[in-house]
Amino acid sequence: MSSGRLQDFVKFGRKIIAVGRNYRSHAAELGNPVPKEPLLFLKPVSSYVEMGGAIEVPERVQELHYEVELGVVVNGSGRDIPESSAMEYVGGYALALDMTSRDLQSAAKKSGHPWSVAKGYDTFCPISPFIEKEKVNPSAARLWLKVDGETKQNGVTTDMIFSVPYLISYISSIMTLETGDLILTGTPEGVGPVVPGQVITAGIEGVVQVEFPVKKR
Ligand SMILES: CC(=O)CC(=O)C(=O)O
Ligand SMILES: [Mg+2]
Repeated sequence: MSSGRLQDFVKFGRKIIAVGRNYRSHAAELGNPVPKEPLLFLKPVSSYVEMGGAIEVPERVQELHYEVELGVVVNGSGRDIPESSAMEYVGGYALALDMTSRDLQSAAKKSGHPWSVAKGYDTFCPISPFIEKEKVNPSAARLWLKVDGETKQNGVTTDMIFSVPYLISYISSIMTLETGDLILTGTPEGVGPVVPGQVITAGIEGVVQVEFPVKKR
């Protein structure tokens, strides 16, 4: 796959595979136990919104939370990828927000239902432009997020429970990874609500910065 097409992963990527509770700090703040294996869920590619667009709060959502995350853009097709060669399948990175309706997620958790609705609305995956692989150290990248200029999240990927190579190997033991897929690697502590009228800025320190206004759908 040419690097030109890889940069366009938002348009041709097939899957957004998200990892939950992958930071020790975030598991602790939500009172969740540290997982023994990665917790996976899928977000639809229709949830992407690129810079210039806005995060929409649907009528039904009472409490919309931000979650800043390092996204890994897959290059190559593979299943049962060994951890030792997993980094060969990394085409690049992106900064993503795993927007989450915390109220719908809490209700789903209580009744044992999936998180697809809470995580899957249109615009619930704001995304940066493609970042070249060489620009990010996935085990020491600092992620930050501000709401109206006030810092809410500031964490480093060193705090991840499962590393990027481990996640690639684990996910590919379940589903084939394909070029353009995006792996959301979980969020550090500090998640919280946003409301229409606010503006989220977020970044990977020294690499990329994004800005998304929040509005009513
Ligand atoms: C509780 C969650 O929403 C899990 C999640 O998405 C995470 O990043 O952690
Ligand atoms: Mg998340």
